[in-house]
Amino acid sequence: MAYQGVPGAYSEAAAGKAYPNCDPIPCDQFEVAFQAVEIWIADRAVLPVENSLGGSIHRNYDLLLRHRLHIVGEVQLPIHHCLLALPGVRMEHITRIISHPQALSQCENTLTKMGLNASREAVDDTAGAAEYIATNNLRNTAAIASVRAAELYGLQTLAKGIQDDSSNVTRFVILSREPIIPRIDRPFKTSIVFVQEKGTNILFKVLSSFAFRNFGLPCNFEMVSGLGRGPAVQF
Ligand SMILES: O=C(O)C(=O)Cc1ccccc1
Repeated sequence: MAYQGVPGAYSEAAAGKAYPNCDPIPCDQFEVAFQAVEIWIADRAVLPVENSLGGSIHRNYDLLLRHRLHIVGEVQLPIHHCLLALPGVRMEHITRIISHPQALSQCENTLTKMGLNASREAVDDTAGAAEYIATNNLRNTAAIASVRAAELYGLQTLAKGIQDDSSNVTRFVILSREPIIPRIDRPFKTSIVFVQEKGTNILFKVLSSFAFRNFGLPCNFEMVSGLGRGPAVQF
């Protein structure tokens, strides 16, 4: 299963939660994870799409539109962030905090309350931030990442559970080359993308026909940029 990041990233944990016996394949970028499935290096890719704190990850919804992979599953992963640094480094030595943008925003209030006078810097993934500190022996820098990332890259945990909301959960979707054809023996979740042409009210018409037939209303509702063809609406 392809995922974006290096070992210890939350996406790797999501892959393991979805398929405990899978072989996780780390990829530099989400694009690379999609391509790994498209060219048969991997059978599945895992992609974070939404967080209980930060909301939707719009860039990743855009990726779904630009590629021809199908959503075949979903995983909800509780996220417990830690502040990691090299062994022996103390909180007062930290002048820079690096992590994935989602992780930085999910811990912003806690970091402020901790009185850390440190700049924030976004990098590609949380575990990659931990690896970067270890490889470059950075004693003034801390990473926001998982306990597993700390173990893998030999960092110490300065603080645990630093997410602003203790029930911080990220929703990941599992992608495949082949779709799952929904059956009628149990409920299936479906994603539908609409491209809104100016003045057509298409979304209103579709939602009305759902309501008219007493369909359960969609639970996720996203605005995505829509491939330069005007705004699309996805749920
Ligand atoms: O960077 C990671 O480890 C990821 O898998 C992306 C991410 C970052 C923060 C919360 C959930 C997923």
